[in-house]
Amino acid sequence: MAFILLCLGSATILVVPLAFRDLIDFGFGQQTNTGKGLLGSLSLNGHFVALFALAALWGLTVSARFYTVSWVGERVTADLRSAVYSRVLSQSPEFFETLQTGEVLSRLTGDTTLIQTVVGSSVSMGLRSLFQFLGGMVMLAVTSFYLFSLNLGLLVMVMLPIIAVGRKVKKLSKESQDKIADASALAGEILNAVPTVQSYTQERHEQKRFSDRAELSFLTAIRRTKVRSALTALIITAVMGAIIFVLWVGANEVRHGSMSGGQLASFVLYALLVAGGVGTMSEVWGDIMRAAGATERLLELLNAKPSIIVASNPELIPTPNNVSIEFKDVSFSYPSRLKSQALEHVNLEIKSGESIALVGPSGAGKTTFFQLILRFYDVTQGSILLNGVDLRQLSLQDFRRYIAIVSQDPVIFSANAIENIRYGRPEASDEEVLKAAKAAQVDEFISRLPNGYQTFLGERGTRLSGGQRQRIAIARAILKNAPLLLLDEATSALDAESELLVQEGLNAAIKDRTTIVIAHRLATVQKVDRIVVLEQGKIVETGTPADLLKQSGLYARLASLQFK
Ligand SMILES: Nc1ncnc2c1ncn2[C@@H]1O[C@H](COP(=O)(O)OP(=O)(O)OP(=O)(O)O)[C@@H](O)[C@H]1O
Repeated sequence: MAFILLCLGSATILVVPLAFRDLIDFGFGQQTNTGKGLLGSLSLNGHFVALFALAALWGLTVSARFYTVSWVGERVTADLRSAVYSRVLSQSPEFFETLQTGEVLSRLTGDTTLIQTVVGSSVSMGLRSLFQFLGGMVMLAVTSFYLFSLNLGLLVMVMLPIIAVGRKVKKLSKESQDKIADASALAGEILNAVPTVQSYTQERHEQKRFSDRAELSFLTAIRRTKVRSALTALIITAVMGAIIFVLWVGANEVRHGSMSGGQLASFVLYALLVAGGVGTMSEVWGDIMRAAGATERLLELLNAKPSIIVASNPELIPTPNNVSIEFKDVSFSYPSRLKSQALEHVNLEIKSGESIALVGPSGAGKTTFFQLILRFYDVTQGSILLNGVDLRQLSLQDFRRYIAIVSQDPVIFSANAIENIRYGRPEASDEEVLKAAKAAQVDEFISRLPNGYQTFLGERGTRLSGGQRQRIAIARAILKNAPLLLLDEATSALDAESELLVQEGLNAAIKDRTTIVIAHRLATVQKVDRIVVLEQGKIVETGTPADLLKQSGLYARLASLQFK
């Protein structure tokens, strides 16, 4: 529809010079009432009415075109944003190790807006100008072929530099968007850490780092603008020069009687249309090149391949109500640190319903264990089996539904308490949510919040204490009611008394389900079936707490430090 309206509008504007020619030559010139011209023998008033009708038609088509084209622009941007966002959401944690969230945000907002400008206005302006240019050229040729050929030669000379400069603008534009994204990435990180910045009184330093980056993006933008403004000067002078030259030749033709005044007038109008067309096209060309730079950056995100490759024909999980896990000779190195192994030849079988504790020094590879069970990363060697099936043969969505995790650093969303807990199972009823909250001892502090469960917890749960955040995360995991429960130092931020109470709540959840607990405080894991001791990525001991004490190895050493 936009395209049809565009053609209609352009056709209307191309008729205007003809109407002018007739107005001059037949409306009040020497050939009045000879019946010639486009509209025959119209009176002078009739000619003006015809002109006005053209203007009104033009206005209508322009407004309708503006609407349709803007619609397309907005649609494209919204779709593009969603597509890029959903692509980013499906990336594994490895992707976010290198790309900062601020940068993704900058691409989602800044780059898509640039594309919106182009699709929603520049392209239509460009097409309109192209039509105006082509139509104008044809009409120029019809009006006076001699003057037209003179003009054509001059125009070709103008077009060449425009194309060359356009390329340069594209390159500079990508650079400038990159610089803006750099600044956003920095701001994104720092705004999340304002209290740390302030406590180390680094405000000035951070301010300078940001303004340096902003300055750099300014300088790149100015370099791009310089190139574009030079281009504008070149075009205006060249195009106007060409028109004045042709006008001069034409005026001499009229004086010698080989052309009528009306013809010259329409010729000049067409020449102006053509010139205007060229001018706009050059600007649009610059915009398109800018957007091409932005598109390249968005495509990088859209084409990002997830490092976790999902089986095309995933197997179904056998007996999903009980989950057993088996590590078979698993070795693993983080992609960013291929030289050191985070886990080395790990063999471990965790039976359905069994509770296991992972203990060991900091950096031993305990959290890595969880990351691999969730398949955030693929093992480098060996395999992990869930109910006897290799994780790589299962659908990610499918098996992650059977895992509930409380991570070391629990995430609270900017919503109220009840919604935060419900995140574990969105379809859960209010009663179920409250039951989980009670088990995790959330109840105890929620009642003291101003609006109870409806209290807004602030972005990232800034309005809660560390221990309160942990309890919300535990309630969320309990609510999920998954057959495999992973607890990564889930109660580390609690005082002894609350920890005991939360442990009781957890014990109910742990009963009947497979559980793996990571804990530094050995007192919290005395009730598990088996303790697995990790040291530098290797399993060094396994057994019941009592067995391990007898072995006088790493566990016994840690225990004597903690208990005596
Ligand atoms: N994303 C990552 N990229 C590269 N190396 C990593 C990454 N995450 C962790 N590591 C490294 O892997 C090793 C094991 O880390 P892991 O987080 O599993 O330790 P942990 O036993 O859970 O320690 P803690 O008790 O301190 O939480 C560490 O040496 C750590 O530096």
